[in-house]
Amino acid sequence: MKVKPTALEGVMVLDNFVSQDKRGTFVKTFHAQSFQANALASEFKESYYSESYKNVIRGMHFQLPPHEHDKLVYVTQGDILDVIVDLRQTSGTYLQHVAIPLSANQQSVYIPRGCAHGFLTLSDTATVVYNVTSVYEPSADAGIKWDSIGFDWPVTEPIISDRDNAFVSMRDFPSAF
Ligand SMILES: Cc1cn([C@H]2C[C@H](O)[C@@H](COP(=O)(O)OP(=O)(O)O[C@H]3O[C@H](C)C(=O)[C@H](O)[C@H]3O)O2)c(=O)[nH]c1=O
Repeated sequence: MKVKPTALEGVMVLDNFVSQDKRGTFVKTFHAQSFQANALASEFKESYYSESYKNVIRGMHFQLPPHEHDKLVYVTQGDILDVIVDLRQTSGTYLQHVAIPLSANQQSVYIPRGCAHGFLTLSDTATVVYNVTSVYEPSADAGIKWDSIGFDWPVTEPIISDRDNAFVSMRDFPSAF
């Protein structure tokens, strides 16, 4: 499993092991030694997935301390544009963002605690799997508004939940990280 840095401190792209034959595709998305060798958290407490239609934006989400979590995200069907914002005040890339195309059965993105996560669905449908290192806590489930992060989303009429559209803008978010 190759672990590659991105423009944001601690945010990594992982090249998953993929094997294809006449039966189909086999993908390994977690390898403990690779995580340990790259100091990536791997004590995942929950795993869930979402299925989204084209032009859906989900995000920008995070859990507030003390329930913050690291996140391993990958796609098992379709294509997305994964977007991450650094909300860690001590980070050298604080308030910066990165956009990473993710397609099924190829790469994963590792998102450290203190970052906001979201994505845009590029294909007709997309299935996104999230593995997180803390248990979901509704009172700590927070976010910043998707169109306040300085990123020009490549979509004209995004499909967004009322909850996601009601998040505070990044400039009005006193970072808790
Ligand atoms: C995570 C979670 C959610 N929920 C409830 C809360 C909502 O009523 C419903 C859907 O959750 P949400 O609207 O947060 O789902 P998404 O907008 O797809 O958020 C997900 O996608 C973005 C991009 C992320 O990065 C989040 O970590 C991830 O939760 O399930 C639960 O009951 N338990 C849980 O563990």
